[in-house]
Amino acid sequence: MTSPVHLALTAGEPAGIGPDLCLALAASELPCALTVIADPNLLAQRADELGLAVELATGPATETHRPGRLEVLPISLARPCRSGHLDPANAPYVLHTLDAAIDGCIAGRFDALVTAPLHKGVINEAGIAFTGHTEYLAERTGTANVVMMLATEGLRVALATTHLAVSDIPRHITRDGLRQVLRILHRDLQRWFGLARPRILVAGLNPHAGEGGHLGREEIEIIAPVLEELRSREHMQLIGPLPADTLFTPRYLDEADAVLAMYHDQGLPVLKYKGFGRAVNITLGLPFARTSVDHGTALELAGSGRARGDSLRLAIDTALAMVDRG
Ligand SMILES: NC(=O)c1ccc[n+]([C@@H]2O[C@H](COP(=O)([O-])OP(=O)(O)OC[C@H]3O[C@@H](n4cnc5c(N)ncnc54)[C@H](O)[C@@H]3O)[C@@H](O)[C@H]2O)c1
Ligand SMILES: N[C@H](C(=O)O)[C@H](O)COP(=O)(O)O
Repeated sequence: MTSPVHLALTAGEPAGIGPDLCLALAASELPCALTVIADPNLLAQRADELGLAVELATGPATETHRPGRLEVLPISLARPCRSGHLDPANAPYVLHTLDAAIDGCIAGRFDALVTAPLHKGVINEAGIAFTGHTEYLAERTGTANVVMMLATEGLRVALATTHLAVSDIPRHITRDGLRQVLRILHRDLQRWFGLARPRILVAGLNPHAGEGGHLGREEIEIIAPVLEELRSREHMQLIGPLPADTLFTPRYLDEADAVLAMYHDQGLPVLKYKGFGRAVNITLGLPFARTSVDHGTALELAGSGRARGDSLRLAIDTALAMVDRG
């Protein structure tokens, strides 16, 4: 008998809705083994608060998920947690859960990683420089370049840069960086999503894609030459650089498999307007599949029972589909 696909699920920020969503997920039928990486006492306390009956077992899981039960790989909180109340003392715990998941994926104990939301601010308040799962995963796996892509029904948006202050963006748009991002995006759309010749729309950086150089020169000096090079030498189907305001219209999107936006808030507001709560965040370029929810820690909903689990379920289903293809 073959063993089931095994997913690692990190519960994220303990004061946020991650633990709630993991507990709610326990009731579902899942066609895989699932190991939640978290503090079992936190899960037990949150289950009480939510009035959920979930059997917590010490993982890792060895068989297909059984509804009503969660296999938990235990990592201890530094301090007890109150729902909705951040505590920097628990920031190292959040990273320890991620480390255990990453190590397990690298060693082949897990087939893929799914992450519930963490809080970037509180990790920094604990004195740990941290910008996001995406960058942390790249560093911890020794991967030089990764790409963040969010997907909802009918739209995939990848980013040329990730969690940066807006003032730092232009200097991070380089020919070499863009080349690497496009290669990873192109290759992983083939590998994980079965698109033989992906068509990618590429946004400009400046308003109206620079208006012929009168509103910025990155399109002329960096973006257009890279697109031309990859079209002619690597036969990629790249359309752009296009003005970002009109790129997100059916005329372009109907013909495309993905959009490459130059920065976080150029692409993600459109994606989240279309599908917030029904989207998945995927890290491309890693040695294993990693998906996440499209939302944050929603501290005000922790322990309330009002957090929606659709994005987590989509993250699980997407990770399974990626493993299946990979
Ligand atoms: N994957 C991740 O780890 C991830 C993703 C996005 C944001 N974040 C982090 O989360 C923290 C809070 O971010 P934010 O306040 O900008 O965004 P947020 O997504 O936590 O909240 C935005 C709004 O959406 C609501 N919301 C979020 N998730 C919901 C759910 N599952 N069901 C129902 N309503 C939901 C919230 O109540 C709030 O009104 C930040 O530190 C941010 O960096 C983490
Ligand atoms: N940029 C993501 C979003 O807006 O949903 C989010 O911050 C999570 O990013 P990481 O997966 O890198 O933590």
